[in-house]
Amino acid sequence: MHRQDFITEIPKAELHLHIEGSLEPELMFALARRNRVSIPFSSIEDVRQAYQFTKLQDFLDIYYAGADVLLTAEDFRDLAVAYFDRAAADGVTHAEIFFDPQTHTLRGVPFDVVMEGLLAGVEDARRRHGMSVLLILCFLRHLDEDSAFATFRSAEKWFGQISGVGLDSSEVGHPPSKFAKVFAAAADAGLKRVAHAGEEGPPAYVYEALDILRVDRLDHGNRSLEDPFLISRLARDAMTLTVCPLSNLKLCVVEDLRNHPIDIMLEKGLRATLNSDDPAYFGGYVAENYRALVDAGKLSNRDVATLARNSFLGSFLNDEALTHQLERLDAFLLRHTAAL
Ligand code: HPA
Ligand SMILES: [Zn+2]
Repeated sequence: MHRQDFITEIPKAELHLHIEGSLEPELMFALARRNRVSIPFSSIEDVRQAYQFTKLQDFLDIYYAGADVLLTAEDFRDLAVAYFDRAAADGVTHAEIFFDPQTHTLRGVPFDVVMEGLLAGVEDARRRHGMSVLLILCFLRHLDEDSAFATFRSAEKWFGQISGVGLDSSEVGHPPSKFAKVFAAAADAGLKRVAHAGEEGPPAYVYEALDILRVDRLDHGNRSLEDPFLISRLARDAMTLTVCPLSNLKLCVVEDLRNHPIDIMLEKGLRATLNSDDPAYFGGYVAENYRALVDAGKLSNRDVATLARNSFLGSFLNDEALTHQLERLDAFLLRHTAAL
């Protein structure tokens, strides 16, 4: 089997995907026209030109501006359907996707409109691709905890459809401890917890995510590698890291994929997974993230198989669904032993 096909077709889960970050310029323009919203770009080429970042905040400014075109439930459904179609083509059989309600509610879009649209997209993915999907509500960390609590309360009637809460946006200056109370409330409500930590922020933020927010999974986590005790702890606890290589490259978390720490993470026994983060902005969906590290000489096909397995082990699937996904992965690997 051609290497490219192996990477694309191996069954995998995606665990770190911001649905607003899957808004391709073409859909951004179509929605701007449909909703008569003005955007600060004159053409699709103009949009792609603007996607040159030196740090997280450069990206976030453009990402929030792009989200202005999302107004109706139909918009959120179209956005989600486009992502699930693309993910299915990359071998994604299970996805756990982030959404940022505050980005929308602060513009006057009701929480329920966001949920109705996303859930219509999820249903379409289940029906047409047989994909399972879980939703993770992210709080914007540059806003205060009261705003996070207001969002949490708007979400309450949807808790049957929301698997967990997360923490994203500008990391430095907004440590996990700022959201201790709302994460405790989420835990009491039986929700899973994840948080972006150690993307730009120091290892101390990773400790706070673990000890104060009591996260079930760590998003990015790259800077954990600066602290040997933290590495040992993450390995011992089989803490899943949702690593995003093309995001790391575009946001200058790494300067070159040949220096990406994925191989070190695997060597140290960390349960790393590969994900696309904001694929419309960072230049590739999930299979492209695997391929980029293979091309950079960082991963063998055996490593690719390990990462795919980790993606299911690190998911929030129940035991029965997890077993089903792992059996499908094992059957694929058995059919492709020659590639290993
Ligand atoms: O990679 C990210 N980091 C923080 N916030 C985000 N919001 C979307 N993507 C990201
Ligand atoms: Zn992210």
